[in-house]
Amino acid sequence: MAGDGGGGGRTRPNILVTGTPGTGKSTTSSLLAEATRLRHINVGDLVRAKGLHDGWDDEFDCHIINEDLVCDELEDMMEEGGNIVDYHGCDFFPERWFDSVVVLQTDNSILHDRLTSRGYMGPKLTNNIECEIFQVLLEEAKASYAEDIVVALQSNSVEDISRNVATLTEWVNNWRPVRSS
Ligand SMILES: Nc1ncnc2c1ncn2[C@@H]1O[C@H](COP(=O)(O)OP(=O)(O)O)[C@@H](O)[C@H]1O
Repeated sequence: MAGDGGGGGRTRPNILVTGTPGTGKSTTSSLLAEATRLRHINVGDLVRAKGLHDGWDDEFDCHIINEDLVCDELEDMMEEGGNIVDYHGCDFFPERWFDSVVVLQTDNSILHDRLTSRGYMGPKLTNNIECEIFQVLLEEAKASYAEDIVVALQSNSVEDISRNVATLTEWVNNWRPVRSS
């Protein structure tokens, strides 16, 4: 995987794990955090816990997150390094924060089953399936970060999760900060 080094002075890397809801970001991120001792930051949980939102969106049945408040909340931790940020969006974080941007992808029929069993229906379900069909998060990641740090990984099965966690753990263990001389 490309994107070794860099780091803006941090001694451990920051990874963004993104993708459509249901692609396995939280599962993958928490296993990766266990394997690497990096800190898992679930942005959705953080928004709820700290009220970093501007109310509730009735149509999509979710909080309207306040991106500026989220970035302010994360800045110090990101500067320190050693974070896995887990969120279904990626275009509002500062580009300098991340050493690797991982986009999880899932086949539509599998994703459909995961989201319906999570209780998604109506526009929330349709919108998320379309988001996956049109590879919205991959395009957003490529538009927001250097292409050589963006990696798309399949997340259809438990075997995929194990392989992705192993690949990412190896990348974290081999990551070295660039020294300015
Ligand atoms: N690659 C996978 N294989 C099998 N089940 C998965 C996979 N990824 C996620 N799941 C399951 O799908 C559901 C949603 O996973 P989650 O990690 O919460 O996704 P996200 O954080 O992207 O919304 C969970 O029940 C999880 O166990």
